[in-house]
Amino acid sequence: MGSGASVSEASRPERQEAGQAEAEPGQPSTPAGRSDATLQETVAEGEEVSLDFESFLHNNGTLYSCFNHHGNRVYVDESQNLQPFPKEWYSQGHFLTPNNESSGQAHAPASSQPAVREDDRTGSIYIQGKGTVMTYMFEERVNVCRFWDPHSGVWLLLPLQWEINVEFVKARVQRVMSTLPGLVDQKEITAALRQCNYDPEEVISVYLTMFGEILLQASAGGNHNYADLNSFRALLERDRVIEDLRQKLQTKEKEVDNLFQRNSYLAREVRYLSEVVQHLNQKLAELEADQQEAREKIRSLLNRRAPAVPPAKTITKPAVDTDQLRQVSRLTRELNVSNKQLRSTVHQALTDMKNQLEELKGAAGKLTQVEQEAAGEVEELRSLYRKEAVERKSLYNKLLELQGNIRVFCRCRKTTASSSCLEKTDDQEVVVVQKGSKKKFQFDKVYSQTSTQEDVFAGTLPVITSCVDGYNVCILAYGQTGSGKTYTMMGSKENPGVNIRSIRELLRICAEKEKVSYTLKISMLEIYNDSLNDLLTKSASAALDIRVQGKSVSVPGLTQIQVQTEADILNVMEMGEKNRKIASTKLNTQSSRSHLVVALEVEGSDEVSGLTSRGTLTLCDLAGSERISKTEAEGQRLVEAAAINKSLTALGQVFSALKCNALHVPFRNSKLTHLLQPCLSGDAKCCVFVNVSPDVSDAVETLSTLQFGSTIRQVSLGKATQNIVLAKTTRLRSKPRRR
Ligand SMILES: Nc1ncnc2c1ncn2[C@@H]1O[C@H](COP(=O)(O)OP(=O)(O)OP(=O)(O)O)[C@@H](O)[C@H]1O
Repeated sequence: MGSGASVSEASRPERQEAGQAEAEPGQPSTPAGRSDATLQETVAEGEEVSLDFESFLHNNGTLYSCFNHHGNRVYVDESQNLQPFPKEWYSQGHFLTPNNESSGQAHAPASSQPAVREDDRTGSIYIQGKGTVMTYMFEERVNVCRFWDPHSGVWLLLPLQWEINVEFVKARVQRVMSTLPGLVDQKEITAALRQCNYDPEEVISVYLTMFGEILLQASAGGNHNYADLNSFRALLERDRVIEDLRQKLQTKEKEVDNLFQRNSYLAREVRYLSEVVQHLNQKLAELEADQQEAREKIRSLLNRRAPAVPPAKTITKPAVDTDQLRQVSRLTRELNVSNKQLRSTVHQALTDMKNQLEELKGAAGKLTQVEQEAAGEVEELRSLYRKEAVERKSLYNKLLELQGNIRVFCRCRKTTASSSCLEKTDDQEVVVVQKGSKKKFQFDKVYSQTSTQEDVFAGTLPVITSCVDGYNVCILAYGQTGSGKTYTMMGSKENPGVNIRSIRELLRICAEKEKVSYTLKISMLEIYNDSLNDLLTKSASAALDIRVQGKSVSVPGLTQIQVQTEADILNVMEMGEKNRKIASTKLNTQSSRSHLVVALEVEGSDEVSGLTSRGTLTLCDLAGSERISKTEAEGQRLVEAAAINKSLTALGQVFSALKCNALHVPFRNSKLTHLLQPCLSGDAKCCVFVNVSPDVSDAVETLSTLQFGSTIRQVSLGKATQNIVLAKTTRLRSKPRRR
């Protein structure tokens, strides 16, 4: 395999091996052995032929075979014709050379020296999370660390644990560890370095590809990320085990099906043979009756042979002569013989059938036993599958727990103003500049003004999976009026926000799990002036109340609608939006004066394991916090503002109590916190967006919003479990209606 090999006597066998037709001087041919005008154009008659065989990997994943003759490049298209190599392709892919593939460096430009490829070296493999990828077996030289053994007089391979102490290796291990603080096992890194020819850059890129940016985060405890990594690895391993088990289960189910079919075939056979036996018995009975009848006839003939002859003068001829008698006697003998033969034939047939029946019965018995064993195995596999699925769920949960059950993101609203009170220093830090002083805040992620709705949604993706696994998941948007909460949560029709995207993702995950059937129910309410309004009913119903029963929080009388598709959900949400009270303030004419809560209950029942899970995705667009003095609100608006501020203060108090693991968490101080209790405690998972305005005039509100977000970030729901009364499920249920 050489780069840019020419067609010469020396290289001919290699070329033929690669499935290419030979090209004689002046008579170029295509790989299929056909002459081709395109290639002929590139080779003048009598000219010495010098062809380069190349492989070009297009960015769309297609691998093309190309020929290069004195700089004229052609490629083999799908129909095996040669086509001129398009110029624009040089920037849309790269030629495969041993160098650009093995070093892990960026792809060499397409115009660089290509390589001859051997087709049996290519292949593909399925990698979890990446799908099917192309593989290529490269032949390359590698560094090997050996030591001189004076006794044997040869260079021996240095064991891994000694190799770690060799300066050359040590420096590279340190280089990898300083870039990926999440990696702590030096032996593992040394082994990886061996695999990558002691190239630390390649090791780093391999780890990043396998485990993502989790490795980039250094943790205070030192092995926090290591635990993350192990959890992630264990998760991948579980996925593999589950897949194996699923396949085994399928095979066993097929075997059981086959056994069922064979069993029913044998049962049919037994039925058929029984019918044959019955028929033969009938025939035998008929023959015996015939024989009896014949005997009767003979007897009556014999009786008639010697009648009492009255004395007469004239001697009359007897009625039966001796010939006749002889004939009858012969007939009788023959009948007896055939009767005997028939008996023995029938007897033989009956014995055969009896044997056959016995055999069949034995086979059926064995089949039933095998069937029972297979059913036992299937049951065992089922329970293993169930166990693996539960363990996988708990591992995933553990991974999320390690990352924190509450994740806080900061999003800066877009502005047209030239000056801004916000500076984003890195992905996790934002600085507020107010009257010359600077204050830093850290979040799980900071989204700048230029971040897209897709970027913002990506942060919430991991927790959505938990909802399908049966956990309570909550996504909240907090911030001052006009800071972009509704834009983040709802977005526009063309550019939807977290609400629609998370529902879409949820539906996608549900559809992917073929063996689990899901029921989805949606409810929508607003908390206006500390009272709950059902948004999915047109009738002006009485104010709703919150009921706590054991560990669950419910809203009796709240409308819940069963939905199946994204369109169903959009229709329901549109109806709810129409019923929502929107009023204007001096700050924002479209300002929301109520908290909007959309709850999607996901109930899944696993056909294989028989387990049922119930999770709830709660999407909450909080009303804007504001300074009453700034808005100059009066009358009804003043009441609204006071109610909003009161409930947001209660929310802050809840987070503060959770933060310090207080014995009492004041969930009941407002309807908002009371309703959200199951999403803020126990093993619930929560994403909070703190939306901030970059306007200099909003600096005070921005500071207080970021302060609020900072407090939430220090809360770990898992730790608070033992100190508070928890409710696991939010059941916003009653009056279920089908659409
Ligand atoms: N990231 C952004 N990109 C573009 N426009 C934005 C962005 N964030 C907010 N906006 C726009 O700013 C305006 C106010 O945003 P939005 O209504 O979402 O604020 P809000 O915090 O929900 O306000 P309120 O609490 O008063 O309801 C809207 O016109 C919205 O389209």
